[in-house]
Amino acid sequence: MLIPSHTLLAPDEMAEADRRAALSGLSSYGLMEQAGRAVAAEVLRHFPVLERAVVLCGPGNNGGDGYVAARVLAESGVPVALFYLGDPDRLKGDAERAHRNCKINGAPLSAYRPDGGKADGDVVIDALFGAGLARPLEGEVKALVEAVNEAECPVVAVDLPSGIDGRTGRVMGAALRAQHTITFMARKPGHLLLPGRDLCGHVTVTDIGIPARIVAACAGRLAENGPAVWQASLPRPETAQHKFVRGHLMVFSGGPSATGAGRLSAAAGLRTGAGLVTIAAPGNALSVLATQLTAVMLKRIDDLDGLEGVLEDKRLTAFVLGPGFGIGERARAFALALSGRALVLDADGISSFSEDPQSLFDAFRQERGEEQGQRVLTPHEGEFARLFADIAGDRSLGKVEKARAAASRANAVIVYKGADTVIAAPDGRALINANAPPWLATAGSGDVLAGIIGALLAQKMPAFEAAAAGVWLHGDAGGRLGAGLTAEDLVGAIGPALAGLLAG
Ligand SMILES: NC(=O)C1=CN([C@@H]2O[C@H](COP(=O)(O)OP(=O)(O)OC[C@H]3O[C@@H](n4cnc5c(N)ncnc54)[C@H](OP(=O)(O)O)[C@@H]3O)[C@@H](O)[C@H]2O)[C@@H](O)CC1
Ligand SMILES: Nc1ncnc2c1ncn2[C@@H]1O[C@H](COP(=O)(O)OP(=O)(O)O)[C@@H](O)[C@H]1O
Ligand SMILES: [K+]
Repeated sequence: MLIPSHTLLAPDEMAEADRRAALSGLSSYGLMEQAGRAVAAEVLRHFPVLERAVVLCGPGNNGGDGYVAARVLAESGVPVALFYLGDPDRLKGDAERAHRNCKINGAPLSAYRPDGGKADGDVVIDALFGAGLARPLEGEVKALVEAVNEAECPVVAVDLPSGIDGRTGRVMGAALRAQHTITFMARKPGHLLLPGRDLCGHVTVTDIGIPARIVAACAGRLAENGPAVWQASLPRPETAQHKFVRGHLMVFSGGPSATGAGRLSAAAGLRTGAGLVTIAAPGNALSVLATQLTAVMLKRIDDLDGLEGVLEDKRLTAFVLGPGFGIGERARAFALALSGRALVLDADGISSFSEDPQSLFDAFRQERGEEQGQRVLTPHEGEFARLFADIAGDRSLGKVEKARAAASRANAVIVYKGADTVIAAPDGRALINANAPPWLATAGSGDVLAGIIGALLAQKMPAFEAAAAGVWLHGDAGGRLGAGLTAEDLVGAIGPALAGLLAG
């Protein structure tokens, strides 16, 4: 059995895996030896001719890994300087044994003056804190971390750069900026969530011998977003299908001066394989839209009565409401009328409920309609705070926990957007997305995402999988374009991104 590469283990889950490995008869010191050796090998791989390895050892098992790495590096002829935090004679358990086996004379951390920024400078091995970081760095450790960052020494971090919270990816007081991070068995959420991801540099996962079945049993309901999670439910065009089988997506447009966002969503929906896409617009926007649309159809809907008439048509299989729509009573009424159908609620559709989010959640809670439960909310950070002010402001929660709490409260799938978008379902499943290039931060990019997810919903993909696949496709399309991409280009790159997926 292999550990799937999208597996993520929170620090407490990793500790549980460690505990179960020991119960199954594996030597925990043996795991530490494997970890330390792997660190030394990684250092030599990246810096084969290093002048001096500086190993910084903390007071726990992360420090233990550091003592093993220091010993192995010295045995292979590398000059090693070792600095420790706290009194090494007070180390316990495996770390005490690793220290005892390491014959290098160290010095207190305060004695270290980083020597960086040049070819023959220090390579720092950061074994201060890993999974056991319990509070913000302060005092001499904080000062040292800042000095190492300032000196621009290359840093190889053991498990996590010290100062990064493995659960949330947050910086606790200060954190080292690593070039390489080597972690064990599986990555932790902090390797993917920001700012942790940026401070880890290149991450390598090493198997130190904990059986895969133990890792799988300890892993929770969080993973990295990727095709392995949802490929099985991705709609695949079949030879005998006609367009009506591929779903009918309706996208709501704003008024005459706000049709662009809806058009982007609709175009993205068509590219993502919805058989039919219709833009619904108020009468005064029809002439503007008519000059712009070809394959996308157009339907006049002015008010709630008009919408309710259209909703009689059950061949409409999904809806996108929000991009360019305008904030206010009309948006609220439309969203509530659509709450029993497969719906992507984005942008203005979300912001319209900032005064009374509970009215939206109550509507979502009423189980009705064929597409019940197929609701996706796609807030960016500002919109998230408008709907879930208390959750957004809770400093004890990381982005994953926030998205989960919001999904459970709203009874909808939440796509909490950003460079580290988190997708969460009301039942606790969650994914962190990491394939999005920074070029996606461009006007209209969110509208394209809403259309992609809408089209997947229209093709009957379940909401969580549709949201996750949509976010991934959006990122992949962006990655294919690179610098200078616009939302229009993004629509054009959906085809190649989908083709890549369907071929895989
Ligand atoms: N699990 C596994 O399978 C394997 C795990 N392995 C390794 O073990 C690591 C986890 O070890 P760990 O649990 O001992 O925690 P670790 O990161 O060393 O930190 C705890 C120490 O730091 C201290 N401390 C905390 N915050 C502080 C602060 N801000 N400022 C100052 N001090 C602070 C804290 O002190 P205390 O809170 O008790 O006062 C305690 O002494 C893991 O990352 C991996 O490298 C491998 O060996 C292979 C197998
Ligand atoms: N720095 C970034 N790196 C990667 N993706 C990003 C970044 N910033 C934003 N995105 C993504 O781009 C999209 C922007 O959506 P949104 O904020 O709604 O923008 P707009 O309203 O302009 O369409 C989201 O999918 C978001 O996850
Ligand atoms: K570390």
